[in-house]
Amino acid sequence: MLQKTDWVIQKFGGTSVGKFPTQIVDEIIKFYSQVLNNNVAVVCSARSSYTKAEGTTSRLLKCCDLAAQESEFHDIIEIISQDHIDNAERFIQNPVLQTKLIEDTKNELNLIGKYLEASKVLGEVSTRTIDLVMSVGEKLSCLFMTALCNDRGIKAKYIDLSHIIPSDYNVTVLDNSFYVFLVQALKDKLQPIVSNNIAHPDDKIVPVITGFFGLVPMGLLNGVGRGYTDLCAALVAVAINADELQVWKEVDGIFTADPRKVPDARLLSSVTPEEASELTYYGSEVIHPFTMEQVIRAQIPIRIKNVQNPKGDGTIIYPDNIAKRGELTPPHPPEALSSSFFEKKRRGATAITTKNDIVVLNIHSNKKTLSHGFLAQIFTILDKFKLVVDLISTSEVHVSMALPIPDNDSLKALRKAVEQLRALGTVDIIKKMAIVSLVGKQMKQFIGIAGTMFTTLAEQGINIEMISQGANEINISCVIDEEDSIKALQSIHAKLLDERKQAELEHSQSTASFEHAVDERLEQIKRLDL
Ligand SMILES: Nc1ncnc2c1ncn2[C@@H]1O[C@H](COP(=O)(O)OP(=O)(O)O)[C@@H](O)[C@H]1O
Ligand SMILES: N[C@@H](CC(=O)OP(=O)(O)O)C(=O)O
Repeated sequence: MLQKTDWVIQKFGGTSVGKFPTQIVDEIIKFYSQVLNNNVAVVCSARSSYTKAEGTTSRLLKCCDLAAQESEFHDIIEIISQDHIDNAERFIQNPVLQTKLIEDTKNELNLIGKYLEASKVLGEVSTRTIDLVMSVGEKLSCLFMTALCNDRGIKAKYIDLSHIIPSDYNVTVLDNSFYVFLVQALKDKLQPIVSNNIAHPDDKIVPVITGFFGLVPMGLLNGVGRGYTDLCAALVAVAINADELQVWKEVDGIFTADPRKVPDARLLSSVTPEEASELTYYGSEVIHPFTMEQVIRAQIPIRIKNVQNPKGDGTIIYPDNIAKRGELTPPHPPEALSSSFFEKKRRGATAITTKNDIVVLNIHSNKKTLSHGFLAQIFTILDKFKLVVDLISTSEVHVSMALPIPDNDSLKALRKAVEQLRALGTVDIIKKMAIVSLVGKQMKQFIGIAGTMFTTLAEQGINIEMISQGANEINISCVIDEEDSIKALQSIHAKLLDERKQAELEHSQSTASFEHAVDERLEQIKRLDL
């Protein structure tokens, strides 16, 4: 059994740091470190005052784009600078801490200004420069959160991970050996604080760690993509042997559907890592899908919690058949004896999600028989233009694929790919589509659930363009018109996930059948002619 260490890792996203910094410090970090007496490590992403799309990371990436086009980028750096200075002046009371924070902020931004100036001259921004520039978002955010903690009575220390990977470290894929290497490097980096907290339990330090673990050889965006701070926090949790990884968001946890779109959505107390990955991949961006593997292997549960409702239980992401740290056996009794098993089995699906901005690509081979390598040729072309396929269904001479095309760049790439795909056969594309995915670990044991899903869509008059069952059997997906996506989400949710409505339906069905039985019996009695 793995022993508890009393370490809790708390990851805060960019919009939470932007909107609720004092609540994070006073109601969350202070509560766990001073009231519950946990060892707390904080991992933050780059600040966003309003939305992630207008946040610091997006602005820094815009600077890289401009420099690559040999265009002016200093105005954007100035906006980032002013935003962070205003923020420091607004929240940091202690003048010494405030002055130091503003000075550090300006120095970091000056430095990347110089890197970008050099790139602009060359007309090319290397992946290494992009990483260097992007890392500043997390640096500024963590410099601020460290100052805010110290300003409000928490002893905090800023930890910069932007150079945790040595420049001569060479990998082409971020595989397990890379993560083993990184976890060891994080252990070494955090060891002084861990030792300090053991030696001085009454004078603990809270490390505030940049949620950026560059500089990755192929670039963090290529290797992990946006949202990399979840993975960074997970690796810190493994390195420090944490009891729990907490991912703090602006939502109470994982719901049966996006609560903004389905008002009746229910908060789930637990989901499995596979379910969480599928939900994120198909449109419910609750946690980066790479986060789960390393933490779960180390038997660390992940808890999604709400910064605006810290007392809520949130949602635990953990397998239902592996013991957590500090537990000898899995938490649930053997499935066959568990009453919740029957309930879950009856429910079948765990959650539903939709993903917009989908394009369906149909390719009909021009050969009479399927030519050798037809699929390989298609994927080589798609790969060349960095196009990802979310769903695929094939027959002998026909391939249908659903591709996420969220912006102009991917649309341009799609057009170029289609030109080349035409050499293989007739190609047609259908735009403005959405993927609807029903996710649930119990679904593979539940016959008829797909039938109910598609019947519900038919009842609503929604046309299904393509159907696919995920290879891992925990996902049933279909592609429909984007304009029908909310209607689809709400109607399938009501049929398959809304326990209250299901109970009402079952009750009315059982009442109806009872009434029917009584009527029939009365008829029989009448016919008896007593
Ligand atoms: N099944 C789901 N459960 C919870 N949130 C969901 C779900 N599907 C989509 N969402 C949306 O994901 C968002 C994630 O929360 P938020 O903290 O705002 O994101 P971020 O960390 O990117 O700032 C919420 O706005 C929520 O509406
Ligand atoms: N700042 C990065 C990394 C990240 O994880 O952000 P967030 O935790 O706010 O989703 C991004 O925007 O991609």
